[in-house]
Amino acid sequence: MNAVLAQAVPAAECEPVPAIAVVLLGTGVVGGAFLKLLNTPAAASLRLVGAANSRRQQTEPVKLAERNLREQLKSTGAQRDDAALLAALDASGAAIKVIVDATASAELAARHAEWLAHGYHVVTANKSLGGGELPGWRTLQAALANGARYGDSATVGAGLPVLSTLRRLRQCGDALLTLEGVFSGSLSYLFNSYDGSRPFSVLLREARERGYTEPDPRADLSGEDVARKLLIIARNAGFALGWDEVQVEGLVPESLRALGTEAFLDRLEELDEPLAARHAEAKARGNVLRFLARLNQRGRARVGLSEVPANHPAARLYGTDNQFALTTTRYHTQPLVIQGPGAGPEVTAQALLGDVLALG
Ligand SMILES: NC(=O)C1=CN([C@@H]2O[C@H](COP(=O)(O)OP(=O)(O)OC[C@H]3O[C@@H](n4cnc5c(N)ncnc54)[C@H](O)[C@@H]3O)[C@@H](O)[C@H]2O)C=CC1
Ligand SMILES: N[C@@H](CC=O)C(=O)O
Repeated sequence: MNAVLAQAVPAAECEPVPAIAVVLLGTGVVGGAFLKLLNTPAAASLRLVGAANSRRQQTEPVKLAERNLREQLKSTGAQRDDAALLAALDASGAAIKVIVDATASAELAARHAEWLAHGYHVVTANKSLGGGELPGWRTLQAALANGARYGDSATVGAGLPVLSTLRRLRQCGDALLTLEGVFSGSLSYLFNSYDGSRPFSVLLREARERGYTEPDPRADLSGEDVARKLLIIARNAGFALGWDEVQVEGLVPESLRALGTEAFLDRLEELDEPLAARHAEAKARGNVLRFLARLNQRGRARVGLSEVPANHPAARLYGTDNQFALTTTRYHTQPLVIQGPGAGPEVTAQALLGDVLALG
């Protein structure tokens, strides 16, 4: 009788209750790197109880444990359904239940506040809520009052310690006065590498292959992704800025704006001529091009391409380096500068893992 009962209990129910149960949304470049990290000793206290891409999801423990889960999800698994993923989190029995959003979906980001209000922690690389319309940000702040936590380190600098530093300064009574720098890893890579010898479109394809760009690179080139990061930092510093308060000068010509992503990717060469001309003009004046973000003391924000002299701090960046120069009431003679690689699957996935572990 006992033997029959033991056989009837599914294997998952016999597993010890994990300290932290995780559902992963998005198994693309960043989500794929996060799945790899889950197989390392650093993630021993975590159990993946669900994973999804835009069309399919998996909650079966045996399938979730497969090394090729990301590839499997492309053709197998149940249809996308948030309710089944939340049920898997609840069934885990874990005290800490986390939804990791590694998508760029505005639709999913709009659900973050609701999940937080229901007690699920949210860890996100998706900037659409924190860096979206102001009412969304306010809803998020209200949901956080219920005790669940929002891990957003990956949304700025791909996990460089920008938001954590800012929060620590504010806790000590310091206040952000101005902010300036290079907030895009892909645009940094492009303008640090571009010297006119290889077409801009070739470098852009390279940046995309390396996992630096957004799913649609126009989100980078248009300045939208940089504006989102600026808004996230500014709002965390107490500036209640709206989208319409950021002046954005993008690099996507009118003729390429309305296309689908694939059609746009087929026409990247159309970016080459205008950028070659701007590069040549800057060079003739002894300057270089950098995509800068700025927030001044009056809360005026701008992102766009600027010419800077060779001795400007932003002119001395390498690879995907981001640079955040924070002037505060206490760092006022010289800014506090945070600099380092600001895009790429591995560093971003690590930021997600770090935020999940911080919940333990
Ligand atoms: N690539 C990088 O260096 C960094 C990326 N990020 C952010 O990480 C996010 C993901 O970027 P990538 O991995 O490069 O994009 P990606 O395009 O490679 O992957 C996106 C994934 O999200 C999935 N997805 C879309 N809608 C979904 C939905 N409703 N439910 C479940 N899954 C859904 C897609 O199927 C895909 O698996 C973006 O928000 C990006 O801004 C943040 C910091 C750095
Ligand atoms: N596409 C983004 C990735 C990180 O947020 C960038 O280029 O910075």
